[in-house]
Amino acid sequence: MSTQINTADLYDERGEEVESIAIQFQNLGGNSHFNGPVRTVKCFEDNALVKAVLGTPGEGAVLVVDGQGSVRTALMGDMIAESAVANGWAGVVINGAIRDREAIAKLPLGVKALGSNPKKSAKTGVGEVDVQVVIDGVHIQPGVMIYCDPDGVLVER
Ligand SMILES: O=C([O-])CC(=O)C(=O)O
Repeated sequence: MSTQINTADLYDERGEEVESIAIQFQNLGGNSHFNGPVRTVKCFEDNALVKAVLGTPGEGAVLVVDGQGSVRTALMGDMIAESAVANGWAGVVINGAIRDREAIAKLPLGVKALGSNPKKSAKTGVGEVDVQVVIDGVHIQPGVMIYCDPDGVLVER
């Protein structure tokens, strides 16, 4: 598990070295504070790559999923989230929806997402892994540190 870091304190310490994503994500995982190096998936209403990446060793990383803001399908459910825990991921930040929110809330995983939808995603594998993503105007490069807590999300520039 990653060390507990308070994002407001971190912002006060590091100021403009970190960017804040202003999206009002819901806090949906069992771990409220999480951080780690970023890995990314960019996809649209298709979660095959999310499942594949979270099925590989996370080594404490945080997967940022740029689902392009669609909440019309769920990009992660409890099975994929359990696999993320088993593989050592610190958390997942999804610009999109999850499902199985009650089960996910009990898992030792950080999860932020826009909301939930019981409808599953397509599973064709369309999308990209470990590319730069832009969420709410914030450019996020794979490998930079991301810090999440109930106050929000800070990303290293
Ligand atoms: O299969 C999916 O699309 C996601 C899901 O329900 C799970 O992870 O349990």
